[in-house]
Amino acid sequence: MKYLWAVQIETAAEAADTEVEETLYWYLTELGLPFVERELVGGRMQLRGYLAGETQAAVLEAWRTHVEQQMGGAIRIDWQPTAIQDWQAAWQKHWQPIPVGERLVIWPRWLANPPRDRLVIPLDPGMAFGTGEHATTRLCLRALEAEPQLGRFADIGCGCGVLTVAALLLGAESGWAVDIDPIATAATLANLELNRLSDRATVLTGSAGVLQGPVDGTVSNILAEVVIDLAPEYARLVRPGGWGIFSGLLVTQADRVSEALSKQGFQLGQRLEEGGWSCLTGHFTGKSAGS
Ligand SMILES: C[S@@+](CC[C@H](N)C(=O)[O-])C[C@H]1O[C@@H](n2cnc3c(N)ncnc32)[C@H](O)[C@@H]1O
Repeated sequence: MKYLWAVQIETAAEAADTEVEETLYWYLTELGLPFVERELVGGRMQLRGYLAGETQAAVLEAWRTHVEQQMGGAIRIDWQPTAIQDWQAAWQKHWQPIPVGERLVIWPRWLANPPRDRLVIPLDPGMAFGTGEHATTRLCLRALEAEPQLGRFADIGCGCGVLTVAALLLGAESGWAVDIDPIATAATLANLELNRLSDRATVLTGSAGVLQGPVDGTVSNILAEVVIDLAPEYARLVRPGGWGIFSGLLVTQADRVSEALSKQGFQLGQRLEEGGWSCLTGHFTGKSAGS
C-alpha cells in the first residue's frame, strides 16, 4: 500500500451540535478509520480520517450517497490520496496516552517511560480501529475493568485488539478475537505479540459464527444494528450466568438494542454513557423469550 485516502466530512460549525458531530464521526469510523481529526476552519467543522488506498472509489461513492441521504444536503464529503508517511507522522504526533477507568492506560508503543501506577496497554493501532480515542472503546474498557470474573471471553469486532489485550491484562484466562476485516485481525495479532500475550488468544477473521463457544463472556463494540443482528449469536456463545458488554450504540439507540438482547436472554443492568454513546452490560440467563 503506497497511499491512503484522506476522507473528509465538512459542515457549518453552527449546524454541528454534539449529536450531528458524533453521528458524522461514527459514519467515518464505520468505514474502518482508526482515528479522526477534527478542525474548525473559517466557520466550518471538518472531520478527517484515513483509509487504505486499496479501497475502491465505488465503495466510497456508495458510502457518500448513504451518508448524504441520511444527513440531508448540509454536509460535504470529499476524499483525496495522501502519502502513507505523512499519515504516520501526523498520527504519531497526534496520539497521546489515554488513561481509562481506575486502572488502565493506553500507551502509544513508541513513547518511553510508561507509568507504574496503572496497567499499561502498549498499542500500535496500525490501520485498525480501537485507539481508545473513541468513547465506545473507553466505555468497554471501563466495563471490562468492573467485571470480576473475565474467564474465557470472545471479543467480537476486535479492531486492533485493544479490548482483547486489556481483558487479558485484567486477568482473563484466554480469549477469542474476531473481526470481519483482515486488517483488524492482523493488527490484533501484532498487538498481542507486542504485549507478549499471543499464547492466550486466538484471532480469526470472520464474525461470531466462526466461534464455537461456550465462553464466560463477550465484549462487542460494533454498531447498534450489528449488535441487534448478532444478539442470537451472543446467546449461543455465552454460557448461562456469563457476562456481556455491548457498545457502539448512541444513547438514543440503547433501548432498542437492550430489547433485542433481552429477548435472547440477556439481563442487562448498568448502562455506561459518555459523550452521547452508550454501553450495555449484563449477564446471560440462559433463557431466551422463545424458550
Ligand atoms: C468500532 S470498531 C471496534 C474496535 C475495538 N473493539 C474497540 O472497541 O475499539 C468495530 C469493529 O467491528 C468490526 N465489525 C463490523 N461488523 C462486524 C461483524 N458483523 N462481525 C465482526 N466484526 C465486525 C469492524 O471491522 C471494526 O473493526
